[in-house]
Amino acid sequence: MDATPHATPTTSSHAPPDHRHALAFRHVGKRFGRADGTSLEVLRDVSFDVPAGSVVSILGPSGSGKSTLLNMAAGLLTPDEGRVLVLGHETSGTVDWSRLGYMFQDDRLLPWRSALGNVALALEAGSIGSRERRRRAEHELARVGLADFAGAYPHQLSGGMRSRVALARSLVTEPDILLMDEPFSRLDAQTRTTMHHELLRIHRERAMSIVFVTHDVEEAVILADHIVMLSPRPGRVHAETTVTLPHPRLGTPQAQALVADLRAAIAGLSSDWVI
Ligand SMILES: Nc1ncnc2c1ncn2[C@@H]1O[C@H](COP(=O)(O)OP(=O)(O)OP(=O)(O)O)[C@@H](O)[C@H]1O
Repeated sequence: MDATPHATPTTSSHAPPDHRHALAFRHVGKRFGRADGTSLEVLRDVSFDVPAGSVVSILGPSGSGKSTLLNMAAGLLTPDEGRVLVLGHETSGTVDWSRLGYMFQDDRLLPWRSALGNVALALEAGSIGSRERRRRAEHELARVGLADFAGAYPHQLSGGMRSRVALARSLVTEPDILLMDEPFSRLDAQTRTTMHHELLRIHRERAMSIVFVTHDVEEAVILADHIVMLSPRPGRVHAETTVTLPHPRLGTPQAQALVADLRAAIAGLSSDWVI
């Protein structure tokens, strides 16, 4: 599918699970029951890996099961067929869920809590004392550039700032794997670009794997080391592409060529996929 020297299309991985993989999906299938008694097949025979330390983008049209895959990785849903492994462990067995962070499409900030209070919230389930929670939350807010807004409430923050608070909240537990479900889709283009830079900077600073769900081809190319493209429902792995272009990629001819290649690959795949 690809004409550039910086992208390598590969086939779905069927190799045995490996501990070097942050996540491994093996022949995953999922159906949801419907009110009329029938069921909706959402995912079929999906296999791919998220190598440790990588940024993997799951790209697919609406309804192709992208969020369902993330929810399986987070242990919120179980596959009907196949297996999902987190850091080498079956999600049906013993997984240390504190090693995962999740950032959603909406920021889900509590309006009655300050930025600091929202970030510290992520630590409240553990045994960390309140002073240490505060220290870590302050540190995390500073790392996303919001040291001066710790006391501000969500309604006092811009969309981009709220997004940074949500990012800090998902990072304050120092996860090994960060699951991101279209986290910047509600931001304006400029703020979105800023958040892409921020995310890549944070990724460079930490030994962390990121799974980034999007239906935006350009966003996938800007961020990902590896792109898993799903077909329309039931989602199957339509293609995988490894991206080795240096960062920053936005606007570079090589990135534009890869975006064009991927758009060509999905043309005709789905009429409701806005590319
Ligand atoms: N808990 C559920 N019960 C019933 N159906 C569900 C459930 N969760 C998801 N679905 C359905 O499964 C399909 C896939 O949903 P999912 O959210 O995983 O897709 P997606 O690719 O993330 O879509 P989008 O890009 O629109 O967010 C959709 O048709 C959705 O309505």
